[in-house]
Amino acid sequence: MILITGGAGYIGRHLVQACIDTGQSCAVVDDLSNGSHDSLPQDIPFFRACISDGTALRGILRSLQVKTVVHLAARTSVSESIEMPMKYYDTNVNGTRVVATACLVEGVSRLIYASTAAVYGVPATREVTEDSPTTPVSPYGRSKLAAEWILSGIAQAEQLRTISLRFFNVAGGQVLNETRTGHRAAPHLLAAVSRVAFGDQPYLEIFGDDYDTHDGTCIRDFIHVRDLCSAILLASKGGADNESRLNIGAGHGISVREIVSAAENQIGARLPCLIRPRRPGDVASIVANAQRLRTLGWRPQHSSLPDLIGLVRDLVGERDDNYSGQKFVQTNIRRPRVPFPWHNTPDSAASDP
Ligand SMILES: NC(=O)c1ccc[n+]([C@@H]2O[C@H](COP(=O)([O-])OP(=O)(O)OC[C@H]3O[C@@H](n4cnc5c(N)ncnc54)[C@H](O)[C@@H]3O)[C@@H](O)[C@H]2O)c1
Ligand SMILES: O=c1ccn([C@@H]2O[C@H](COP(=O)(O)OP(=O)(O)O[C@H]3O[C@H](CO)[C@@H](O)[C@H](O)[C@H]3O)[C@@H](O)[C@H]2O)c(=O)[nH]1
Repeated sequence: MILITGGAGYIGRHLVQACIDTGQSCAVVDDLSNGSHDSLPQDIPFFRACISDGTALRGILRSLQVKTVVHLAARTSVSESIEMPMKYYDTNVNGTRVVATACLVEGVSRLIYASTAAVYGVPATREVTEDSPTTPVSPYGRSKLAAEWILSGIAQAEQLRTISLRFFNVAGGQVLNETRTGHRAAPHLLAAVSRVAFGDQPYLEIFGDDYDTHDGTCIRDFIHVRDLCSAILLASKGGADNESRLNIGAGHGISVREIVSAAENQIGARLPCLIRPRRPGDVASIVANAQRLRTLGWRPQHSSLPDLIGLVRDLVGERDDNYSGQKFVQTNIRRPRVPFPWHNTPDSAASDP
């Protein structure tokens, strides 16, 4: 039995599905601060609790005889962490300490921790390996790194095996009708691109086009959530027990502009875009060296640019079939105030269209 903390969130609900698909039993604990119980199958044991409540956690671990915990619950936004750092240190550092303590007391064998590429900060090399320096530039990245340190310290001293999986930019499988289902609109790039494609958002804000990259926009390593889940399941079955930290990325960098252009090509229409100032906490470029994960037999199956962008196209198609009949192109015609994506002037970018 695997207990998934934060299992009602974006990655969590995909991981629950991956468990079901592979015959792995699982249960979820989540305080629903950013998740939805409705997105989980009814027969999955669900406990509404905060990870900082050690007594509740211990009771759940004991009653289900849990041997593996996948710890996803966290505050997850780089930009929000700059505005509210304590929220991040409370949940991500103290919450992880409480989860680890409960695991130790209840005899859990393996704790798999959802860490992040944000622990590396501004990389000194094009690709980062697990041994690259960790100099996070946001409270989010620092909080996730501090939690890694707690877990590696425990692993050296106690019976609990811990591994930090450093997820790069997870994409795909977003909730379509976020407002109807009560999901908070995800801030992630691919989610925002999908919203603009559906007409749920009038235009895409591109945060900075003056970075030192080939086209001026940020570069990220996007990994499809299904590929991510297969890596988590590999670790949950002991396939990464000799590692203490692992990069989980596809291993290729894609810029914001390349994502937008590929989405436009797929959909056959322009995405309205506005260039905004750089977003605090963003780094210009970060790409995984995922060689260690590959040597364990993992390969990304769904994380190529066409696959990632195909999602936007497929979702638009799904939306056309199931919802109010709005078509992407019609949506564009109804919102003509930002006619051409890349050519907005500094003046036009200063105010909303
Ligand atoms: N999405 C990404 O691109 C990405 C990349 C790197 C790392 N990660 C990490 O993966 C994990 C999951 O991310 P996500 O994108 O699914 O985020 P999410 O916000 O969709 O999911 C997090 C879940 O944790 C729950 N939660 C938050 N605080 C809690 C608390 N105190 N007690 C119990 N539950 C709580 C929320 O309700 C939510 O359901 C996080 O640890 C995040 O740092 C995500
Ligand atoms: O509407 C948007 C959204 C994003 N971006 C840009 O797209 C890139 C990616 O941003 P986003 O999708 O928000 O992801 P990150 O800020 O890179 O952070 C994600 O990826 C990290 C790992 O790299 C995780 O730790 C975080 O939890 C997760 O939010 C950045 O350059 C953003 O400035 C835009 O230009 N417009």
